[in-house]
Amino acid sequence: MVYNLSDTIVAISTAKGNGGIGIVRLSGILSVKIARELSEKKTIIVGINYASFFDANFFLIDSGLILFFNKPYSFTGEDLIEIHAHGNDLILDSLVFRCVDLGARLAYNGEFSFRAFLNNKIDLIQAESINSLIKSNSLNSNKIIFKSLSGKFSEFIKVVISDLSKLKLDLDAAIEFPDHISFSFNDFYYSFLASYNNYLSIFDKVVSDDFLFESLNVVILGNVNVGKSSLFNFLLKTDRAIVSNVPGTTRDFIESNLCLNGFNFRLIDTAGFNPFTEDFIEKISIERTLTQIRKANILICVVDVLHECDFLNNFNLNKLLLMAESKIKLILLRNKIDLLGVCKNIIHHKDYVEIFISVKTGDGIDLLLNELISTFSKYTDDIYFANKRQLNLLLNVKNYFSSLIMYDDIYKPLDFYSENIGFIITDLNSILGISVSNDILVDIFSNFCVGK
Ligand SMILES: Nc1nc2c(c(=O)[nH]1)N(C=O)[C@@H](CNc1ccc(C(=O)N[C@@H](CCC(=O)O)C(=O)O)cc1)CN2
Ligand SMILES: Nc1nc2c(ncn2[C@@H]2O[C@H](COP(=O)(O)OP(=O)(O)OP(=O)(O)O)[C@@H](O)[C@H]2O)c(=O)[nH]1
Ligand SMILES: [Mg+2]
Repeated sequence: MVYNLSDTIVAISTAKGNGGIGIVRLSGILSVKIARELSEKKTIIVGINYASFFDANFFLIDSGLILFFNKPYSFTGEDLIEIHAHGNDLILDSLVFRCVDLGARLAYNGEFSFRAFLNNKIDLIQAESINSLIKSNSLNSNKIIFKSLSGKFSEFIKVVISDLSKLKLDLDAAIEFPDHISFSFNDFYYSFLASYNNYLSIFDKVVSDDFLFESLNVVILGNVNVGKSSLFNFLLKTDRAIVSNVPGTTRDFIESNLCLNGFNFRLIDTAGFNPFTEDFIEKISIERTLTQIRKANILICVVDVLHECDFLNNFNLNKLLLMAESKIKLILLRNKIDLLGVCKNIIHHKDYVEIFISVKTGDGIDLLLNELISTFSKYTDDIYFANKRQLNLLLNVKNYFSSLIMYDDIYKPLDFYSENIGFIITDLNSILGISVSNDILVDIFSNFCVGK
């Protein structure tokens, strides 16, 4: 792919489909001229212009707003025009067609951000975080992404680069002119350690952005007729799953997304267990339920307070924990307390949480919701997301640091320090996009949306 950066580019920047408004963006030297010809206006002022938009045959395409951001005070750092029309694909396509007619070319994916990056409006961390923000599906993740988008994460990295660059300068001078420069190895090493500790304080807060887009799997299981599907429907506020007093109503698992306080869960209702069954279909259902259990992050085991012995006999809790084979949260839900007349309650045990509720009356549901949300509590605001590219580089840096720290003998040749500090600086710069090859940059930006 060839990016000719002197071209004026055009793209639809809003999502496809019908919407209140739709935006076409132009960036580059011809933007204003194209906007003038498209609107038949003599002048386009910096800021907001009200205009009509015409095609080559003077046919009215639409009317709306033209926003002009003059170079270098724009998102891309170039002359930038936004055409705000009505949100209709036919209108937006016609506008793009007309802009191409007037000299623009279609933008590649992410080319607006690429230009912003090349014009030093944003660094690579910020550019990548715009992409994460667009793809994010939780408000809590957004809060964390904003720290990268605002440049706060980049700032930390820049401080480490700057400290190490100074150290390397002193070091290189001492290597080159050993007789002329007074150099204290102890002072150097002290500063180097301080830099390492500063780096670790950021590194320890970095979390893979894998989990950003993921939701926790919550599997609801238990014997037949205990109220699993009733709970599923109650949490989703729909009648998605069939509920009846016939044991074995749910034969296959049903899943749906659930968002609580900005956290995402994948809720899975399963077929009830009846381990003594000879019914062929029921046996298949059990197999399917077992597969779901293995994927669970949270297991809600529902028992009917009137018949709880059945469940505890069939499936003891330890067996469930073993089956899941990973760190999962286990919730023992004692349902139908309305039938016994007992109060809602929560008991925290060592390996599981026990909650007394009634799905029928809604009593105790709040306890369950809080318990689900609290699973996320270890993901505080005090973290940073890093994508695979950034994580690999951050790990490299940590390894270079430790190769200089871990040796028994800290009095290694000065070149060894200089060389490795050089590697660290290179990789930290790469995280910000400094001295990254064009091929790699194109690869990164081509994963962005068109119009971004
Ligand atoms: N209409 C519109 N809304 C949008 C965007 C956009 O490009 N257009 N954005 C696109 O992502 C986001 C906002 N980000 C933006 C970042 C910088 C500039 C900008 O013009 N910066 C100039 C001027 C700053 C100033 O006047 O203070 C600059 O940095 O020089 C615009 C939008 C979200 N909303
Ligand atoms: N009294 C009372 N009845 C409930 C409660 N929760 C569910 N039920 C009833 O229990 C019966 C079974 O509910 P379901 O939600 O279909 O149970 P299930 O666990 O999905 O059953 P299977 O799909 O057969 O495994 C229905 O008649 C529900 O109305 C509750 O808290 N109290
Ligand atoms: Mg059911």
